[in-house]
This record gives sequence, C-alpha cells and structure tokens, in this order.
Amino acid sequence: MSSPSQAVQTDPQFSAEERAAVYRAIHTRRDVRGQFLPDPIPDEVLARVLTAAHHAPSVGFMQPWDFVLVRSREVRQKIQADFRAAHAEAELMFEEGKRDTYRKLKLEGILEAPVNLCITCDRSRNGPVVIGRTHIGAMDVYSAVCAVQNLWLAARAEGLGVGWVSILHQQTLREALGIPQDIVPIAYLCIGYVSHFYDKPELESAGWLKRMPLTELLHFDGWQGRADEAGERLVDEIGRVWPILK
Ligand SMILES: Cc1cc2c(cc1C)N(C[C@H](O)[C@H](O)[C@H](O)COP(=O)(O)O)c1[nH]c(=O)[nH]c(=O)c1N2
Repeated sequence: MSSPSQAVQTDPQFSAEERAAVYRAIHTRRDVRGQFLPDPIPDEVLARVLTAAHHAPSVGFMQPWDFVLVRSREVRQKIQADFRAAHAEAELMFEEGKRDTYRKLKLEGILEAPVNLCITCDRSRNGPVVIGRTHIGAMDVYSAVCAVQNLWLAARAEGLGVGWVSILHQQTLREALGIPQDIVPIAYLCIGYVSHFYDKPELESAGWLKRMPLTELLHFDGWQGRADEAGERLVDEIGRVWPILK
C-alpha cells in the first residue's frame, strides 16, 4: 500500500552504534521473575514503552490490543492467587522426574513488580473482515504478541525487566480485570526495575532446556531441503556470529 504523496523516511540508515544497540536489546532481554525492585516507573518511561508496544505491526493495521495497567496490590494478589492454583495444577502435568525441578522454579513476579500489564486482543476491532486475516484466523492474536515483544525490547533498553506470566486461568484473569468476554487476554506481564539481568535464560541455567543451535532449525527450500552452496555459506556465517553472542 503506497501513495505518491507518502512521505519517506529522511534518515533510513542506522549507524553502527544504533544497530549495535538494537541487537544489544534483543540479546540481553530476559524474562524477569525474581529480581524486581519496588522503585516506581516514571510516567515518561512507561509512556515510551507503551508507545513502543502500540507501534507494533498488526494484521490489516487492526491494532487489536488494549493495555490494562495493574498497580493495585489487591488486584495483583487476586492474580497471584490464581497463579498459585494454576501452578499447582501444572506441576502434575510434568513427568515425575521433572516435577521437582518445576516446583522450584520461580515463574512470576506479580507482587514484587510495581506494575503489571495485561495486553489483550479485540478480535472484532474494525469489523469482521481484516486484510491479512481472511484465511488464517489467528493473525490478530499474533499481532497482539508483536506488541508484547516491542514492549519487552523497549523495556530492556530502558533498564526495565519484564516477565510474562502465562500460568493463569484465562477466565479468572478476565474476571479479576473486568475484561469483557469477547476480548482475549494475550499476555500478563510484570514490569519493573531490577537488581540485575541474568546473562542467560533462567530455564537454561536451571538445566531445563538449552538454546538450540540455529543451524539445526534452518531449512532450505522446504522442510526436507538441504543447504546448497549459498546455504552452506550462511551456515558458516551463523557459526561465526554464534560464539560472539553466546
Ligand atoms: C508466550 C510466553 C509465555 C511465557 C513465557 C514466555 C513466552 C514467550 N515465559 C518466559 C520464558 O520462560 C522465557 O522467555 C524463556 O525461558 C527464555 O528466557 P529469556 O526470555 O530469554 O530470559 C514465562 N516465564 C515464566 O516465568 N512464567 C511464565 O508463565 C511464562 N510464560
């Protein structure tokens, strides 16, 4: 979609420093659970990260998100109670060998973080037929997740930790926050300044799972495809990038 009168970006190139900053935000972003400080988040910072979320891509530009800010301790206590119930149910879903490890993981910072935020998806926003959602219905939900990721990265650049808590009953979450039945809660996030950011995902350090090598996840010209010469060059290049990022 473009029109002849559309203004173009006057400064389209990133400097090396700007590029490095973007990758730094990506590679140092962490899911934060136990390192929140109670310090309040200044409005100007919150405004910036919310605006970053609102500038995420969305299918047909439908912008299906809403942002429910939760600062009330009472409301957060309700959500945390639901987390505890869901967490106890979840524990039983893992095989016995993993249950103990699961139980010991810290998987939320609902009360420690000064701000919680629920990002939702209004699936009927701007009418029933949406450009780009005509054939794959979940595109609106994916769009809301893009808003989550924008916020997560912007927050990291602001020195704010974000933790996504999904061990919740969606209906209880709706009721606790008064979210209408036709609106889908997508992400429940805990946000706040932190004492530190871990270097690696906590689940990796806890021995739960390792980061998979990207090259094992690359397919060429189809699922069963093999790398041709250009593909091999890319695999080599990834091999050079990977130790630097590790
Ligand atoms: C959709 C979704 C849902 C959840 C998560 C993430 C995402 C994307 N994650 C965080 C997740 O465990 C974490 O991202 C990975 O372990 C990788 O770690 P880093 O985010 O790189 O620190 C997460 N973490 C947690 O402690 N409790 C949770 O309920 C969830 N739920």
